[in-house]
Amino acid sequence: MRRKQSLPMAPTFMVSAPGKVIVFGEHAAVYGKPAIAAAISLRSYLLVNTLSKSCHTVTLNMRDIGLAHTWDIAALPWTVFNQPEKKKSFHSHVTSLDDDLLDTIIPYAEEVSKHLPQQDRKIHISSAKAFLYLFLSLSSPHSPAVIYTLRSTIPVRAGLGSSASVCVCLSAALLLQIRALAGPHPDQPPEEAELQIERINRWAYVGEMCIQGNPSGVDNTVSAGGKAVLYQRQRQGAAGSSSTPLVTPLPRFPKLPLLLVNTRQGRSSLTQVENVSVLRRNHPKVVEPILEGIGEVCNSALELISSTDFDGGDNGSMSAAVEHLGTLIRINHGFLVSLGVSHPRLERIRELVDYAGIGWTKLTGAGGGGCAITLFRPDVEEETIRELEQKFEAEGFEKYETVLGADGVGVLWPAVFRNEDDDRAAEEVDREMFEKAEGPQGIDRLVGVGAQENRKGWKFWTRMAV
Ligand SMILES: Nc1ncnc2c1ncn2[C@@H]1O[C@H](COP(=O)(O)OP(=O)(O)OP(=O)(O)O)[C@@H](O)[C@H]1O
Ligand SMILES: C[C@@](O)(CCO)CC(=O)[O-]
Repeated sequence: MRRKQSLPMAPTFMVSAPGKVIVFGEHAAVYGKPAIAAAISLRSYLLVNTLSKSCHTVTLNMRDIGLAHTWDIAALPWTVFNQPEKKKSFHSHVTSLDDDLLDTIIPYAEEVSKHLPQQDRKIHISSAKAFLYLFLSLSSPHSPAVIYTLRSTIPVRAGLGSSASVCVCLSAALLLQIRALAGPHPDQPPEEAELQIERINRWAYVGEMCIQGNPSGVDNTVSAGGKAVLYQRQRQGAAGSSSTPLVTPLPRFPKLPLLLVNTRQGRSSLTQVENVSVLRRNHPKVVEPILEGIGEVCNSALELISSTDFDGGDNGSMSAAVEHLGTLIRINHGFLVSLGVSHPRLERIRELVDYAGIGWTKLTGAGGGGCAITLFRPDVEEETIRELEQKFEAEGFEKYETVLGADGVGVLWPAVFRNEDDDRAAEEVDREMFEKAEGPQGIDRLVGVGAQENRKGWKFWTRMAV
């Protein structure tokens, strides 16, 4: 006779975090220049199933990339992570990875997906590394057995912040499990919500360092807090410690028609950032002014956004402002081309838009493939846009419908949906259904934030407006 399965100890819950679009300032952001970025409606979702006390394993199930691995919790290198001089608390501010800790987890991360070719395994190993570093930092050998199941509607390695949204989800879930977060709830004071976002963001940055090497922190910051922000990494402090980045929410960020097109040319952000670093080292006098120039583009855009009413201004001034913003997009792309981070497929997107004469295009994210954004002129006919989209489709590009300025990290606790008019009709998120949901539409339909108007339950921490 089969044994009855034990009941879960804690309620199943889910967290979610958005991807992002960098509107101005990628790459230069790594060197302390300002960047403007906005959260998008594509998101990652992490389901957390706690198992009974008789289980002693932790499972990482990242279905979109085909990673599924289970570790025995007791066999993980807790003694190294828990040494007094290494041990971090959940409120520590970790700004660099500890080489000893990294070396310790590498063999455990390398246990995953041994059957796969090296290139595919690399992606799995980097996700496993981020997970293990966070799990060993924030949990304990006595943590309950858990299955973490991740699904995402964000294309991987396309410049839309997929890694950051995964890291924000992992950080939020682990902090919730150790009860290190308050809320989110609707009447939470903004200062308290900000503190929770920052706590999640700091640990997400640790995960990002495992995947990206030397990230500026802009991606995880936008993913954690949502909406649109101006982000600036601060210079290293005297003792080598980096100070807290400047993060300014941009509530006036205009809701302009932006087209997001994917080259479907995957690449690693880590490599792109390393390439720029080598270029800067070899040609400091040439590259430094380019990075400065990108920073100035961002400052100019900020000035424009702060002084223009894009939603309610008269037609003439609106048109001039869009033209100004478009020019800045074109200049920013030119700088990125000179840093060597474009790609022939990105140039093809720009070429098609330029030929049609209907807007301005730049790559977004780390480049080398990935996505481009296009801002359309205000007077462009729908028909012309449709024709352009058909050309994109014919040439194998992929277009995304997305909204800029989405919510940041959110929680569904417990992972149960209720219908607006009938509280009794509660529906628990089923792990198997979640795992098997077909593509982004299937994921959105099943658990999507705001995808079903009558579905309630998701709650978000909201950044303080300034
Ligand atoms: N759905 C996912 N499931 C598991 N791991 C993921 C997923 N999406 C991203 N990752 C992790 O993030 C890595 C991709 O990060 P990368 O920085 O190269 O791309 P990106 O975050 O999409 O782009 P960018 O940083 O330019 O915005 C993958 O190698 C993988 O480790
Ligand atoms: C290329 C980069 O500027 C943006 C990647 O989305 C890297 C970073 O800021 O960490």
